[in-house]
Amino acid sequence: MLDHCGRTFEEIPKDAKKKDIFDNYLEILKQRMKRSDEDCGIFMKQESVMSLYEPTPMSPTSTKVFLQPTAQDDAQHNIGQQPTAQIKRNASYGNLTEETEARVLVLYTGGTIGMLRNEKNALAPIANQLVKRIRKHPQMYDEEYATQRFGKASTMAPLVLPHVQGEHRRIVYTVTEYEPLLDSSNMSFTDWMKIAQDIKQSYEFFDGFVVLHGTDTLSYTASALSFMLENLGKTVIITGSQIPIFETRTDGKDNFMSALIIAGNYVIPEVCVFFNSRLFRGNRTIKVSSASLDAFDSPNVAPIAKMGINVEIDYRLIFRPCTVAKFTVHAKLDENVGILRIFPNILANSVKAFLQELKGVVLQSFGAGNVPSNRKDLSDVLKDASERGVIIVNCTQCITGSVVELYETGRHLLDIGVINGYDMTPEAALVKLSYVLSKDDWSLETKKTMMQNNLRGELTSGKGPELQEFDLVDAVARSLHLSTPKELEQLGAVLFPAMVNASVVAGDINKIDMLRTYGANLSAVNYDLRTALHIACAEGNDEVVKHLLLNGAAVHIRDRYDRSPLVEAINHDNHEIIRLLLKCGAHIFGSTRSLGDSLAGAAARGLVKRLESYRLAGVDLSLQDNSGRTALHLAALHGHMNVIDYLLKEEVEYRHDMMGLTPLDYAKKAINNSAAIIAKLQEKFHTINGNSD
Ligand SMILES: NC(=O)C[C@H](N)C(=O)O
Repeated sequence: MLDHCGRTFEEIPKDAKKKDIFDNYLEILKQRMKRSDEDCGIFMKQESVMSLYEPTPMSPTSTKVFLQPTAQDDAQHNIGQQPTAQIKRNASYGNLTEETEARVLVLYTGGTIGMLRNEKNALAPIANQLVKRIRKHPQMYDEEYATQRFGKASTMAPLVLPHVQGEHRRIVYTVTEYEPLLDSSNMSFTDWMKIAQDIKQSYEFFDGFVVLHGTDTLSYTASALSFMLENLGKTVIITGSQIPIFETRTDGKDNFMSALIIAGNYVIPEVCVFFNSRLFRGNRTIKVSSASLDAFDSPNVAPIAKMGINVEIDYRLIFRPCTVAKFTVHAKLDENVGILRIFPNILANSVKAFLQELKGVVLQSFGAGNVPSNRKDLSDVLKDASERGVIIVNCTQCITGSVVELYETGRHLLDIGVINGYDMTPEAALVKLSYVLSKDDWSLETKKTMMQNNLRGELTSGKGPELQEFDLVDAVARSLHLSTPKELEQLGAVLFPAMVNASVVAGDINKIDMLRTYGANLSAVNYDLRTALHIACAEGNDEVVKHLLLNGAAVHIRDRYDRSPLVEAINHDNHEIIRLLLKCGAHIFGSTRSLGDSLAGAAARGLVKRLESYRLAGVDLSLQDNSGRTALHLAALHGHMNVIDYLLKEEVEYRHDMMGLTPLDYAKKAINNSAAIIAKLQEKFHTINGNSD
């Protein structure tokens, strides 16, 4: 199996310029190869697809970047014959960059969605079928675009959705098939870890993630991932179906396609569940029907989005991480947990036996949180367990509603040491217990507090901050004689971004807060798809940037021109802000070629500070532009000694451009050539031959 430069896995590190990044990348590939079917299972094929993309060599301080291949990258790494498909791909590449793409990673774990009927007419997951069959469905795969983009012969290339009317980005998706594929009833904690780790390893390579999963235990997985994926900044959507995707009446195609479209086009930094036209917060879902296509519900929280003719997203419902911290995975769960459903006349001895081995129990009580208060034997057993350090969380057996301290039968549990689980689903409460119990550095008291805190939007404990919703919009609407909900919504979508952005430019944090209490979404986009964070990063006000980040502003949204807040900070040389954004997990996204162009441009203009901005953001200062020239070539040509000093201090690579010329050749050929620059380059690179040496 060769990568896009015709290299085997063994060959890649040898020509890798920044070994650490390639090693990391290879490690991912190798680990997965071990798990995959030796005989070219789809999983393995997909990995070779990932190698069509190349992580840019980055400076050692940086994070890695997932970039698109360019003709020049290939030329640079040329080690003999390139596969024909590769040449074709590159030849047509230039025509295709016009359409903005979003990359989505699909982790296919199993479930009905990909099942086929066997000889006994029973549904079972069959390996290596999903991708093969998707390629035959024009509604799921745009063969023409994919062929132009990735080459005809490439059956291993990523999949591409047909253009979606009304959406900004073309979805390019890669399916990673698990081995073995599982009915979700056969899944365990280990499978959740695998999903979490795969998202972590691919996090910077993709815009969003879709997990294809069986429906039976889907809500458990969604809840678990919501806790394990800490400081999540990208959209993760779990979906499946009740009827297999390749059957005529399937609900799978709709669920899958909608999940891809949302994951690629919208930054909803949550683990969500998509089913039957609705997008839910994952840890609020329960499976409510074994037969209906409307199999999931979120009884206590409204759907985040609805797919009708349009995608309707309720941005106010999105639960955002409000920390300055990077995405990370907590890949540990405590297995010593259980769910105990109380029923009339339950035996105290059964309860005692159940509590014996466990560290955490979800107690499913009656109604608003009630357990018999006239059963001393039962109370004693619960009290004993609690005193031993078992965390007992009170959740209701009712589908909707919450545990409240309304009745004596509920209140006495508090004296026994049982804690309130409010309106958590049993699924969410159980996996939250596993998560909290596995946090070794938290004391028992902290664990109990965390169980009652709202960590990922999984519970409603009391009154949240007052939302003076739409008062402002109402006032403007009245003066404009607008009244329908649709008109109000449209007005809000226009007014709020404009007002928030004006406050950002004015640096007025109080006003930003006030607008938030009026219902403004601080991650909303304006007509150019720019957010308040884009503006703040361009303005260079650290305090405002920090405030927005602490209020959940999304770092990964890219505007109409494909610029992220990090790119804004770079273009305005706001170094403190670059550091802040990196702490929040922001990273550079783009092709090596275009980054090389930017570096060359900065060097030609003598902008040392700009080059430093790129370096801080993790860009390798040795990247080449369209013609193979590095920043050093351009600095030499334009006679910028300050840039040359800076680049030499950063130990950039000494490269040849596409005409075989070195920076020293450029320095010599410059009309106003500088003897000092020629001498400096000669001294530094005397062992490397340029054209004229
Ligand atoms: N609809 C489904 O996906 C049910 C299947 N038994 C599963 O959970 O894998």
